[in-house]
Amino acid sequence: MFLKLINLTKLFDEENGIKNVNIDVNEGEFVTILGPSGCGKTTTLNLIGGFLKADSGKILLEGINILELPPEKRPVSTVFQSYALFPHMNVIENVSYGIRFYRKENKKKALEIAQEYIDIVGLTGYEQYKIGHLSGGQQQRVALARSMATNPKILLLDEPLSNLDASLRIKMRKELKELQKKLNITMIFVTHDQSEALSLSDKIVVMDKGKVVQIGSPMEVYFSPSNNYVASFIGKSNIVNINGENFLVRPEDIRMNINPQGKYTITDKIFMGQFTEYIVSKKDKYIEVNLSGKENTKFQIGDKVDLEMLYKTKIEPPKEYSIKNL
Ligand SMILES: Nc1ncnc2c1ncn2[C@@H]1O[C@H](COP(=O)(O)OP(=O)(O)OP(=O)(O)O)[C@@H](O)[C@H]1O
Repeated sequence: MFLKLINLTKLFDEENGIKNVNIDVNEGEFVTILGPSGCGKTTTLNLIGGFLKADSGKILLEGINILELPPEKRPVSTVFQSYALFPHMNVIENVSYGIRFYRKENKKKALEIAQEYIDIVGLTGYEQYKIGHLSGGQQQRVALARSMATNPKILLLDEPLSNLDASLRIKMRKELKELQKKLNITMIFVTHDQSEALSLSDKIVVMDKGKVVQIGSPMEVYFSPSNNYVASFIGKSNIVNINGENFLVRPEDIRMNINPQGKYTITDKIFMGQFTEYIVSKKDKYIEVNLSGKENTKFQIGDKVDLEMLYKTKIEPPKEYSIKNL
């Protein structure tokens, strides 16, 4: 295994921190740590980067425990949410700084390497620009180039897209994935944004209250969540009771047909653009159905319908859920 976190523990007090975190990362893999605010994502990343000292556990990189190494001695680079660029330096100075510092290259060679990475991230022509004269997306690219140019074995990214507006976020998401594949860099990415995690990752680590609750591919965590917490945190979920057993059914995995004798009634309809959200009720129980496409906007509040569950997976319901029991 390329990187192995073994029983990694760091507690700030009785409740806060991370406890017995075990994560395996393959070389070239894009791993996302996903979870709500305060679940321990940044703590995990900072332990890998060496910015925090662990209470116990191991971090094995290619079999060697790096836990005692200071940050600058670890073959790891971090892209922070704030980018942490040097505002008084221009683009090429920012990118070449790390090459001189970490790779101990002379100025000429460092500038050559920096130019390569500036080209890779699509900033050719901006070499002499001061950081303050760049847009958020361009600053993000400089931060990426600066980190990648130090040639780390692992790139750590702490919510690097969160300061960008929605459309730029999606563009940078695609660019990041392309760069990762092109350069075959192992990346560990932290986010609380499920769509970012689903679209970027080879593997998602879902955390809750300082613990890992599931590790799997995006499809595994989405379609086969290990517990109710994961089901409710990623995507929308209906918990339905069929013959005494509880199942998770995603709102988009339901087909709906009009049937005047149908057992269910549409009680609410919200047009969301990409899909239409229907609330379909039977007595006091209800289920959410999301249907995409213009054709599927035809259903009206009051219509009697039949429902067909296209995909369901067995699950224990979270305590706070009322079982819809259709
Ligand atoms: N230096 C610290 N001292 C005390 N408590 C801390 C410290 N750093 C983090 N914590 C607490 O530990 C818990 C985990 O924090 P962490 O920053 O890892 O969460 P996170 O999942 O990255 O959250 P966010 O998405 O908000 O950044 C939180 O409850 C946080 O308040």
